[in-house]
Amino acid sequence: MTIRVAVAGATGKMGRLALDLIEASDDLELHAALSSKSELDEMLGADVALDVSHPAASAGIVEFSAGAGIPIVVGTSGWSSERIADIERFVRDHEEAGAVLFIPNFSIGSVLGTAFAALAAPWFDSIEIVEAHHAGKVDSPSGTAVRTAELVGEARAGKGPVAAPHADQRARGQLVSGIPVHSLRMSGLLAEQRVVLGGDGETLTIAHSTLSPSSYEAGILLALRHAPEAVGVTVGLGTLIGLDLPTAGGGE
Ligand SMILES: NC(=O)C1=CN([C@@H]2O[C@H](COP(=O)(O)OP(=O)(O)OC[C@H]3O[C@@H](n4cnc5c(N)ncnc54)[C@H](OP(=O)(O)O)[C@@H]3O)[C@@H](O)[C@H]2O)C=CC1
Ligand SMILES: O=C(O)C1=N[C@H](C(=O)O)C[C@H](O)C1
Repeated sequence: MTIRVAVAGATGKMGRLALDLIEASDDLELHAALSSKSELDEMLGADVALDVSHPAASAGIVEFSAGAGIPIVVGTSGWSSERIADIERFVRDHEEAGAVLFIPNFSIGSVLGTAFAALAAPWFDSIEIVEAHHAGKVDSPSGTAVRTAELVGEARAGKGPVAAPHADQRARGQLVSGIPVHSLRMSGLLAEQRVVLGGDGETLTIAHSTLSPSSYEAGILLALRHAPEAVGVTVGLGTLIGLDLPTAGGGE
């Protein structure tokens, strides 16, 4: 079966990458390529939508697509768990709504790095995230860092908040789920994330570097091919790659 894909943000870096992938795939076909000037109803008739646009536009695109019954893969950043909960309610309240897959990072290495951080989280009382991106990134903290902090926070449920001394000082970062997140925006980089965990006489650093946008390709294809069968709201590639790492316990 051929999957017809509508791409929102098609004129951008991620959108152009997606168009090349669709062109090169036997089972995917381009239905519509939307830019900031397009009408959303160009998406109608697609089997799946991909949103890789702008944080300010993403909510409207997701609501339109889900509301029209078109499953959508959302790669655009800027989605917190609270905003995702709004979409979950929307999908639950609309029987015909299309599934929504929020994928903060399409790179398999990044997804694993986030899962490893959540696995380690119950064992360390100090945890901070440092993420670094290219100077053109408009949002901070990154969607990946927000997702990582939220999963780390969840994994520590019952352990209490991490130690984040002097967190009221601006240079100590922005707290997400109680985890200080520090954002760098600079030339020469694509994307990096370090989760630094500190315990009794030791630190553990979980670092991931995106060296080329090609790291996103496998995840984009996986999500687009999974979306037609998806139900409700999914967050992250983890379940799609069979990741079931324990995230609680430890520290007895
Ligand atoms: N999940 C993941 O693994 C990854 C996610 N991202 C995220 O994907 C998003 C796009 O990144 P990137 O491709 O680098 O960005 P670009 O700036 O290269 O492209 C942005 C795209 O969005 C469109 N756009 C901008 N504003 C609007 C608007 N108001 N309404 C509709 N469309 C709009 C632009 O259209 P126009 O040309 O008309 O301006 C363009 O097509 C970002 O949020 C980024 O963080 C990026 C990399 C990986
Ligand atoms: O804007 C980017 O480039 C990226 N955005 C995503 C994020 O906010 O986490 C994913 C990746 O880090 C690249």
